[in-house]
Amino acid sequence: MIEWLALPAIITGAALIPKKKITDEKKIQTIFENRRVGIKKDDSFLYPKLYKKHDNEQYSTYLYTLPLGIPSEAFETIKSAIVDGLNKDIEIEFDGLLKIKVYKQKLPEKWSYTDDLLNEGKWEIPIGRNHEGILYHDFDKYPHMLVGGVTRFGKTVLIKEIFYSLLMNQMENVEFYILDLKGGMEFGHYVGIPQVKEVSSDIFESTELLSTIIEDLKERQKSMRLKQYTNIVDTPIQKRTFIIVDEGAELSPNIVEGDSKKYAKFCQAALSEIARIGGALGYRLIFCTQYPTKEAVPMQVKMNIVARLSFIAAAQIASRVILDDIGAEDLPSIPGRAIYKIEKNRTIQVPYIDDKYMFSKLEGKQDAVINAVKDRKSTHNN
Ligand SMILES: Nc1ncnc2c1ncn2[C@@H]1O[C@H](COP(=O)(O)OP(=O)(O)OP(=O)(O)O)[C@@H](O)[C@H]1O
Repeated sequence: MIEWLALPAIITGAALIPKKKITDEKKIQTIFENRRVGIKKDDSFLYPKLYKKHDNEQYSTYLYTLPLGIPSEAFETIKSAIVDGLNKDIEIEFDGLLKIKVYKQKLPEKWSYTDDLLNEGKWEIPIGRNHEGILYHDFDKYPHMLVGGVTRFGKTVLIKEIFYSLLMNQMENVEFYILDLKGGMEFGHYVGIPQVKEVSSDIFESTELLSTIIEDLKERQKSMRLKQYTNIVDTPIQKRTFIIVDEGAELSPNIVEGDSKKYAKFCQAALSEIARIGGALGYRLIFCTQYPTKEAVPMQVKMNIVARLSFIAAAQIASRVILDDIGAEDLPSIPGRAIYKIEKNRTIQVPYIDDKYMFSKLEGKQDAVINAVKDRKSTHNN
């Protein structure tokens, strides 16, 4: 009888024993093993070996030594498995050792733009927040930017955020040409802003707009050559001309039909010229596309753009076109989440801005915005 009574007590007792929590270290090791990230040697498998672990307030760093012969790409392919397994944000780097940073807090899914982010007089704009803080992109250091990612994940918001920051930071010196190839739907109403020189809404208007820019570019090239200027950033010339293209694929001769093909060829050649020599002359190209293919992003444009940003990509191949790297296909499906690449990939959350915020601020500064153009200094064209 006593035994019968003891049995449920043992079961209840077992249920009360707390389950041992699996550590992140153990989870990562299990993922290496389950995904076979290792090297087969004789009858066994050699996996990355934990060499050191550091902890600080924001993240833990795990350093692994690798058996010779594991390609670094192997870890990019299991990054999403580690993120899901740990349910935490991570970064992977190679620096002789494999370095996995596991963050204690997740990136916010949304953060709103405020004017505190402005940097008056500078060509820097807030590009996003990562675990280390707010990152700024400096258009005088990296003049052009290539942006990709599937539709509805934040390209338009990013363009607006860049536009607004530049306008507010450099009212007197900035000018914009916008190729809004989605029929002028998003940026058509920006033409009222005096710093916006022109908005084109189809391939024909874009051809005209780009031929004006190319003529102007040749003039600037001549005048800078006469003065023996090699790069605008080292001269007293303050003016910068931004050319924003959304959606770049609409200018691809392989995508458009009939007569439009010859216009598309011209537009792609003009954009290539701007990317190739425009940077030193003060032109800044922001080329956006949701169809990152070789046809949509001309080789010369891509090769001359160091700064890349990709929202979630449809496939590895699309990520490679934008970033020259895989990874954007595995981003979580959070609007505004992106990989920003200058030399290395950084996962960021782009600040959120909407027309209501932008236009109410612009209205508040209406006089300053208008007068900034009227008062443009002779240093513009020098
Ligand atoms: N940085 C962001 N933070 C939070 N939410 C965002 C962010 N960017 C975009 N979103 C959300 O995603 C929606 C779609 O964004 P957006 O219009 O910029 O996408 P898109 O990629 O330009 O799409 P399309 O190609 O259709 O124009 C926005 O209306 C907003 O709700």
